[in-house]
Order: sequence, then C-alpha cells, then structure tokens
Amino acid sequence: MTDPEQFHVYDTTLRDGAQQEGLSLSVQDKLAIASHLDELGVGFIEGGWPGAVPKDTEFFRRARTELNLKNAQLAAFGATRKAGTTAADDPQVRALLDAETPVVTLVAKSHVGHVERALRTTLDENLAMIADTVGFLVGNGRRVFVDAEHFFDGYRTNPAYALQVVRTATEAGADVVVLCDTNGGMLPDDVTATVRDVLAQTGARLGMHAHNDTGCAVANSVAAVDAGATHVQGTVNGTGERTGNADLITMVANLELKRGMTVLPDGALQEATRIAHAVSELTNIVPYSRQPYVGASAFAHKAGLHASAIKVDPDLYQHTDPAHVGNDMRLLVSDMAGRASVELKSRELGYDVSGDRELVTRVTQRVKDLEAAGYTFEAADASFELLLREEAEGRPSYFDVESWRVITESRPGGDAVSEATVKLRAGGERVVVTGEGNGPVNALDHALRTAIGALYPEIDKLELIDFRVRILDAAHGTDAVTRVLVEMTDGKTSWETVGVGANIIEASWEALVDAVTYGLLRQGGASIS
Ligand SMILES: CC(=O)SCCNC(=O)CCNC(=O)[C@H](O)C(C)(C)COP(=O)(O)OP(=O)(O)OC[C@H]1O[C@@H](n2cnc3c(N)ncnc32)[C@H](O)[C@@H]1OP(=O)(O)O
Ligand SMILES: CC(=O)C(=O)O
Repeated sequence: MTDPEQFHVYDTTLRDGAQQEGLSLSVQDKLAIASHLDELGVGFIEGGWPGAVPKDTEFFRRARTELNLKNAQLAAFGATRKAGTTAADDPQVRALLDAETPVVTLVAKSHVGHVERALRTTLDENLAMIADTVGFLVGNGRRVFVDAEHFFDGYRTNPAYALQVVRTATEAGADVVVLCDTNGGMLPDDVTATVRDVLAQTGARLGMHAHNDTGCAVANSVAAVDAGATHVQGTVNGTGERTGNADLITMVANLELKRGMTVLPDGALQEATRIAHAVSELTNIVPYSRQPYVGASAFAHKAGLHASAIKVDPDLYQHTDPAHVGNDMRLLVSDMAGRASVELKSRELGYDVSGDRELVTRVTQRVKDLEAAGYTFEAADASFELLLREEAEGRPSYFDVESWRVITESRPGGDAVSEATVKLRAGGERVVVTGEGNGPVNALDHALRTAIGALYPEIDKLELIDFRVRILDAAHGTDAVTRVLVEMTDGKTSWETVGVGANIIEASWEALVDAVTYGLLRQGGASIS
C-alpha cells in the first residue's frame, strides 16, 4: 500500500452520510459502522459534530473505550469559532477538544456571498475566525483539516478571496484544505481546472469533498486526484445531504483498479461488497442493486449474446474481475437468454450440461415460452433449477397433487379465516387433509405441511419468508394474469420460486409447491411419492 499519509481516504458516512433524509443512526449503529470502515482500511473516520449533536458527543465518548481501530484515526467535525469571540472562549470549539480525537476537521466559509449573507460577518473576520480556530486546535495538539465550504462556487465568484482562505488555513497550521463542492453542481472539467489552479497558486495540500447533485461526485473526486489532490472524502454507499456524497467504495475502487493507485491496505478492497452490504443493513437502506462494483447487478448478465461471449471469456463483457471487490458474476435466465445463458446458469447451479446441446436447446425454448406466458426466472433460480431437472431427468417428485380447494369465510365481528383441503398421494398413500389460516395461501401451506409432514419431517425447517404478487396485464383489472414470487428459507439459505395463473391462489399454489419441492430437494430427502 502507498503510505497512508501520502494519500488520505477520509470517510464521512457518520457525519455527512447521516445528513441523508430518512437516515437516523443510533450511537450503537455508529460504533458498528466505524468498525466496518476500519476493516475497509480507510485512514480517517469522521464521527460527527460533538457539541452540536448530542448523539455525536456520546459517540466520541464511547469510542474511546469501545472502538479498537487498527487502520483509521477518528476525526471530530465542527465549525470555525463564532464571529467576535475567540476560539478559546467558543464552547463549540471546546467541544471539539473534548472529543479527544487526533484529528479535527473544521468547516470554513470560502465563498464571499456565504460569509456576508449566511455568516453575516466581514471577509476579514472570517479569515480571522479560520486562523484563530486552526491555530488554537493545532496549539492544543490536534491535527487539523479544513473543509472549505462552497469552494468551487466561491472560486468562480471571487477567486482571490477563495485562495486567501486556503492560504490562511495552511499558514495557521492546517494539514489539508479540502475543497468542497457543497452544492454538488460541478462537472469534472471544472474540478480539474480549479484544483490545478489552486495547487499552482498556493502549494497547499488539497483534498476533495464532492456532492452528487450532477451525478458526478465520484468522477469529480477522481478528477481532483488527477489534478493533484491527495485526500478524498466520501461515504459508504454514497449517502448524504440531498443526492448524497461521493460513494467512497466506487471512488476507491476506481482509484485502485482504474488509476493503479494503492489507497487501501492489501486485500481490503476485496471486502468492499461485504462491507457495503453490512453498512446498508446498519443504515436500514435496501442495498442498491445497480451500485457500481458492489451492487447485486454489477456483474449480472442477462442478454444471451453477452452470455455467449462470457462463455469464452468473462472479460469480454466485464470491465473488471468482480473478485477484486468481493462481488460475483451472475447469469440471469429470461426470455432474452440463449443457449449460452442456460449453460452458464446451469453451471452456476452445479450442473454441467455443456455436452447436451439438445437439452440446452429444450430448456432455452421452455424458458422463452414460459416467460412469454408471464413467468420470470431471473428472480426465481429455484424454479429454473426444477425446470432444468425436469427436462434432464424428470422433476423430483415428493408428492402428487390430486386437487386442492380453499374457502374464505368472513364472520361478523371477526377477521376473515380461510380453510383449505388438499388431496394428494405421497409415500404410496392417498392423503386428504384440511388446514386453516389467516388467508388462503396460509391455509394451503398449513394443509400441505400436514399432508406430507409425517413422511418428510424436514419440512418443519422450511419457512415462507416473502410473498410478492404482481398483476401482469393491469388493463384487464380483476381478470388479469397474476405472477407470484415466493421466497423460502431453511434457516441457512433462501430460494425463490415463481407461479403464474389467471387466479391468484392458483399462481400462489404453484409457487408454493415449487418452493417446498425445492426445499425438500435441498434437504436431501429421497423422492418417494
Ligand atoms: C456543509 C455542511 O454540511 S456543514 C455541516 C452541517 N451540519 C449541521 O448543520 C448539523 C449540526 N448542526 C446543528 O446542530 C446546528 O445547526 C448548530 C448547533 C450548528 C447551530 O445551531 P443554532 O445556533 O441553533 O443556529 P442555526 O442552525 O440556525 O445556524 C445559524 C448559525 O450558524 C452560523 N453558521 C452558519 N454557517 C456556519 C459555518 N459554516 N460556520 C460557522 N457558523 C456558521 C450562522 O452564522 C448562525 O449563527 P448566529 O446564530 O450566531 O447568527
Ligand atoms: C463540509 C461539507 O459537508 C460540505 O461542504 O459539503
């Protein structure tokens, strides 16, 4: 790895990332996220604004004893002192010292319009606030980074003043002046030109803090590095105020894999997918499947022609090896599949069908026909696997359904209840059972479990965890064809199946029977119907 001092990866998930609408992190969440960030190997973790946000004050207090950081240093974030006072007398500056972090990052105004209208002070007093606050913190043993807020807009409006801010901060002892695209309106060429200029005119160590309002936060950060910045700020998964901050993971992956830099400890980038998902869990944000590098779809291939080239060499349709970021290639089978897609998907599921061209052609055609009728296999691997087995060697059969029936009754003053009757043959016996439930699918599930439970006790381990219904032809109203996807788990892993029918219960039953059949197959139960 490059000396972490020469290039700073600075994470602000816990501060600017937490400024995202809808996100509220507890102190415990923040401590857990900080541990993940440290594992990712970032050099600095900005924990929050002590003295302004009570949870952040508490975070720094607990971090002293509860965090055992191996790679990162903690940074406390805050503002320059108030106008007309001194840093030593400003309680918010004191709170930064009280956080007891090795690093303090100060936000400072660098745009004349903001000094005059938001801070409502003079340009000279703003420079004095910067010099005094940086000097006071450095004098108290802190390493100081200065976030020059609205720098790029400020540089356009009054470049001389923006440069004065950079010089003032540096002369007062700031290690890095971070140029902030606070409103996120920049494009990469603006950033490159500005960073080059500022570097040439000040010689200061520069960093970049980008927001994503033009969709260019990562590109702007890379452009800043290309122009000479040696400190980048971002948030895991790109959370942050408005449209978010530069996604730190995309940014470091680009720097390592596209620019050939080594900005994380050896092997850390391979943990990126796991850590991005762990942070999604802790922030309670559903992972974004199309997220570059680490999203579930980042290396998922759907088009048949892509699959046919990938069969020869995955690099033909991938910009990098997913293993570099701990992700996996996936093949999706759908109506856009060709034989190569079916062959590679089968291999992914553990079946080598490469020698059986006829089988592959048959399966491909059935997938296309079924998709035309409303099925979708890309989200239902288990149904695809059952179809493959059916074509290859016959469907595993644990029970043969003769018929089913379900009624739903509404009783005055109570909730509606459903009762299902299922007739089937299993283990050489004909079984007729009933089951009750709070809805028709629940009642059918109970009846099926009762019918085969004695023969296949492993069914107890199987649990339905998700049930999604989609109307395929909404123009038909209640006549429309329905698609049901169900997800089942055995506690270790989960699988999805699909059912389609004009009747919602028929579609659900088909998906349920597939899910149970696949579950029994996974449990290794002998097929004895
Ligand atoms: C670009 C960024 O994302 S920076 C990070 C922003 N983060 C946050 O704002 C989250 C935490 N913020 C807070 O808890 C509160 O807003 C506080 C404690 C900072 C300030 O709260 P309050 O004193 O109640 O005032 P309010 O939120 O209305 O802000 C206005 C005050 O901040 C001052 N101010 C505004 N921007 C800055 C700045 N960059 N540096 C210093 N002071 C500033 C204004 O001059 C005004 O001060 P005044 O009341 O003395 O005139
Ligand atoms: C400092 C900061 O968060 C910004 O300027 O966007």
